[in-house]
Amino acid sequence: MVFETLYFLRKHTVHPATPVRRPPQAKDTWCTPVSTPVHTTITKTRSNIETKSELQDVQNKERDLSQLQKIQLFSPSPPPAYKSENDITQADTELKEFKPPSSNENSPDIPPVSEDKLDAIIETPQSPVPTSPSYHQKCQRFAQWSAIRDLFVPIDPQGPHYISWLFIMTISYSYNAWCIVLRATFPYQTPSNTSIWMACDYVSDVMYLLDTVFVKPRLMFLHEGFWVDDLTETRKNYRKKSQYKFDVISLLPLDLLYLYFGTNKVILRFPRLLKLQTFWEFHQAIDRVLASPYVVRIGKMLFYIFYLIHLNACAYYAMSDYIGLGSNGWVYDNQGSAYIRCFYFATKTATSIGKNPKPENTIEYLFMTAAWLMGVFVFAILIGQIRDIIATATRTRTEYRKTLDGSRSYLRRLNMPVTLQRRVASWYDYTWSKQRCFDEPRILNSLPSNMKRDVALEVHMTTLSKVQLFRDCSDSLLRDLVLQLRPVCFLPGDVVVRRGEVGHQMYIISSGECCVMSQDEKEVLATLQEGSVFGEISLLGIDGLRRRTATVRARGYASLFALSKSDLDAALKHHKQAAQVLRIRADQIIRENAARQAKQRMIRLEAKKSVSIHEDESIVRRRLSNTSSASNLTLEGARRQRSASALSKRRLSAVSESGVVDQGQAATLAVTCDRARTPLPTIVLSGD
Ligand SMILES: Nc1ncnc2c1ncn2[C@@H]1O[C@@H]2COP(=O)(O)O[C@H]2[C@H]1O
Repeated sequence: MVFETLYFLRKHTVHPATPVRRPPQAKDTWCTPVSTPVHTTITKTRSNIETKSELQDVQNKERDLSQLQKIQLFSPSPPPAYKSENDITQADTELKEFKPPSSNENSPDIPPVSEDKLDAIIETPQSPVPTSPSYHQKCQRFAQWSAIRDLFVPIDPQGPHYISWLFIMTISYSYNAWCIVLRATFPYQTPSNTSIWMACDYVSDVMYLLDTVFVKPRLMFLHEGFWVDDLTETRKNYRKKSQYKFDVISLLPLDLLYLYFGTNKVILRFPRLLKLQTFWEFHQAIDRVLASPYVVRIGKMLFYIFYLIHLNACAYYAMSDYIGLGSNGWVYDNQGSAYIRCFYFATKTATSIGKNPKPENTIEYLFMTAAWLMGVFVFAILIGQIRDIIATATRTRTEYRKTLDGSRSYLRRLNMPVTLQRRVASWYDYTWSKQRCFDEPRILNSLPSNMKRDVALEVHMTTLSKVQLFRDCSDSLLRDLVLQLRPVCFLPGDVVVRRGEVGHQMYIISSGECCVMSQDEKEVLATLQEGSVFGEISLLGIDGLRRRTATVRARGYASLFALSKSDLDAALKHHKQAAQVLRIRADQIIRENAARQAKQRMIRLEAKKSVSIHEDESIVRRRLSNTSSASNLTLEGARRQRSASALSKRRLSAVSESGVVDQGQAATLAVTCDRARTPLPTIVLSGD
């Protein structure tokens, strides 16, 4: 039963070697589903076998299927080939009796995939080409040294430990590449140090052997977007490659001929130089994983340049030795360090710098011509490539500088105020420090839409995960919106939206803070932080509010995502829940703002009212004192009194209109008015 289970799992998974431990991670969507249509087809076909022709049909289908499985599923143990009718009937019975293993019986480690989980898996954004399993910690064990040591575990070619192994191999290769030629030409291998050289040789040979026999055959590979980790398949895949042939030839034990030619015939180790592909593989791998791969690329070019000069130096010494050291003015004169002198000569000829000794015979002329040609073509190409690599590495920065300089000179030409120029410059600085590029949309647009979405999700995830709106709504809304978000930067004090303007965009704060200002812009109504959303009210058009309800300013530097009205509308059309959340929030803000405004109005009126009451009191008091001091009231006095009481009446009626006078104040007013003998105005008490 266990074998049946394993067979079942092997047949229906792409990673037959690891089906049981496969964690059900959302990012694993690129794996073959647990059950495949292939299985269904077999079951149905077999349950209907009745006639001989049907049996033959089944036979044919079986053949096709076994082919298919070989191609698609890489089953290490292919399904049995049914040859006779009996076989087929037997197989049919087997299949009928076969019960798919339940998760709790035979494969306790396999967690049952719930429908929700499945939905989540299907919903998970995925790239068309999966990254290596180690990246998603799917096959974490492959990324451990044990994977290199354990002979039955496939190796992840993008894992850090395989790259470390490639580094070791590159050192071994470089040792052979430099030292074989050096020892074959220069007299650096002497009887006293032969044992050291030989020890180094055989250490590198052991590395070569381990690589060819134990490491390379276990390397997982991508097949039609699936990582194949079946060891039989990985082995087959390695053997199909030309690299395998070179690796085997590079291991040829020609050193055995030392027994005949002597240990000084180091050139017998020449096949070791054929393992060049491992050297390239290392550089490709490191190029992929390093944040700034330019250093590695330049390093590789320098390696080629120095290696060519090294070969040149070795050839020069070999020729000098052949012609006779110091026998003429061109050859090496056997003075000083042989290698340094020859390397110096080779550098001079290869780069055509400096005065070279004149060749004196044909062979020397030929050598010099070859050296110069190599200098002109090969070195020119290599140096040109280094220039290109550096230019590519600094291209974005150069473009940034160019844009900045262009805008500065433009503003200067227009005689813009210095403060504005400074603002523009600091905007450039800030945008550059935040984004490191100005053409993010162009870079994203070069990707397929799925991948673009994945990248955008990954890049903006930290911010988006803080947005309450997205937390409350479905993931699909997030995926619909993420590509429409446009990053924008604002400087301290910049107005992001202005009260009264028509709204075209809403904003999500990615970093920094924004202040919602009161109507008179003297008070901060709310300080919005990372993950906050604003500017949505005018987009939603609630109760005809199509204009901004408040001014929002950036407090310090602020990075925001802008979302246009059309994109928001398009997304909300399909996500009613999100629309509802936004509306509720907008309603709440509108109500809060209205309440705040009403309160402010009341406060203002109260302040006005208390001022007017004080004024009235003082006027009435003045009048009373005038009345008592003048025993005989003149006509003029009477007129003044009348006008004063009229003013007092007018003021009081204004207060009464507001309806917010408290009882104490009203009583005071009544007394003062009575004293002034003026009729009391109609006052509506707030209590009434
Ligand atoms: N009291 C408030 N608290 C928080 N945000 C607000 C407040 N008042 C207005 N806003 C936001 O400021 C935005 C200004 O533009 P909108 O009216 O489009 O949408 C508004 C709201 O998103």
